[in-house]
Amino acid sequence: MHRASSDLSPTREQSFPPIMALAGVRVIELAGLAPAPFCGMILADFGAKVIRVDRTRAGTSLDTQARGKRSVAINLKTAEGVALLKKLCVQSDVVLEPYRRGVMEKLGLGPQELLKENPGLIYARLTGYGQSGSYASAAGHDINYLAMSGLLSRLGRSGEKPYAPLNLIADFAGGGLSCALGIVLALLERTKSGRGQVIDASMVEGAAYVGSFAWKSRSIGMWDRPRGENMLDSGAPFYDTYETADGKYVAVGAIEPQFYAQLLQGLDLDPGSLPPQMKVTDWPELRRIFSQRFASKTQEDWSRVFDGTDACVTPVLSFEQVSSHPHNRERASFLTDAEGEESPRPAPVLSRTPAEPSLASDPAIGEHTVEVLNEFGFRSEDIEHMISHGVVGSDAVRAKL
Ligand SMILES: CCCCCCCCCCCC[C@H](C)C(=O)SCCNC(=O)CCNC(=O)[C@H](O)C(C)(C)COP(=O)(O)OP(=O)(O)OC[C@H]1O[C@@H](n2cnc3c(N)ncnc32)[C@H](O)[C@@H]1OP(=O)(O)O
Repeated sequence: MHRASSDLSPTREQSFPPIMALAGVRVIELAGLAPAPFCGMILADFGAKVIRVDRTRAGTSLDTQARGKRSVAINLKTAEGVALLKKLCVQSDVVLEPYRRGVMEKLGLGPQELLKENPGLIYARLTGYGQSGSYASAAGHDINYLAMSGLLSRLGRSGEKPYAPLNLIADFAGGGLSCALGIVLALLERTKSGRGQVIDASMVEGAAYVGSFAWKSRSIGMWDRPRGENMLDSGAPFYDTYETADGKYVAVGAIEPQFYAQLLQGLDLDPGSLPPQMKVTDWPELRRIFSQRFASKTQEDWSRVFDGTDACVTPVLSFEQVSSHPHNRERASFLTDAEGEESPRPAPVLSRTPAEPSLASDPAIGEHTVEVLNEFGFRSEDIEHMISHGVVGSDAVRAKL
């Protein structure tokens, strides 16, 4: 069994040069839509060896978060394919599966079967509704999970219907990222117990958990007013976006009185001539005044006014602008891959063992089938047999490159 426990031991002496935090951890990621690929990419960015299991007839991959992964194509509609996947799983540290409840059990690859053969296995199940409850088998997407978490009811502007902010909250924050946390926690715990476990990552619960502040700050009256009329949900004029003279936007987050005072100063507004900051009934009037002011200069002008102050005013950067902004440039917050595409660099930054994301092109489906099966100890003639019988697919062209 491939074990990485020593790599995660807090008492282990740091070797030099530093290795990434998840080096030595082997992950089998069954190809999914968006949350599981993100989870797999996080693990790969921080050093895990992530093998994505694709369908043999998938054509092109929809995984846009494949950085640092390798691809093996297996036909799970064949008994040999299922047996092969089982072998890969029992020789790995983590299995990440994104299917509807019961799919893995139907294949004979449920946690019971796999943990019996590899008691140290961490079996992560990333679904919308979790492994139990009456919705567990239902299809769904981010917007449904967000709705079921209670959070969606709080998102949106006053007088408008609820609005889902891309698929960020359930798929990624409550889904992929939370699942990655679960996996890392289970790996850490395994260093003490030597045992694996099953992770039931429900995106409804993950999203709700991410929203704990909204839940728990009800007790201090933060959400007493209808949607879109509270301080942080676009109700307050000092916590909103404003259009600038060039059709761009700035974001304003001047909550505390001392920061609010700097906002007024930058806008050249006399506090004495304005309603008090926290007088909710006057928020529409304040918003009108701020809107007028912000519309009088370009985004860049406002950056010149507010940069270096504590007014909490920042440009709303487009994807095109973001990497060249001085702050982001100075920290190298965005990276460019082999294809010239920009994307965010892994976060957070670890001081001794930071992530080293791969800059190579994303894997083609089946690009690493032969390489990986060799690594798992399969003989060349067996691999040839599996290819010719349609049990696995191999992208020989890409594999040779
Ligand atoms: C024109 C359309 C273009 C589409 C472009 C799409 C571009 C990407 C867009 C990303 C959008 C992201 C959106 C917003 C999201 O929210 S993604 C989150 C979706 N939800 C989840 O992931 C929750 C957990 N998963 C699920 O609930 C379900 O998988 C699902 C997403 C509803 C999809 O359901 P469905 O397609 O019926 O699949 P499942 O029931 O999971 O069963 C999977 C079947 O596939 C099979 N399979 C798996 N791997 C292999 C393989 N290697 N070889 C052969 N077969 C394979 C499984 O055995 C299973 O088969 P069976 O049990 O049905 O017979």
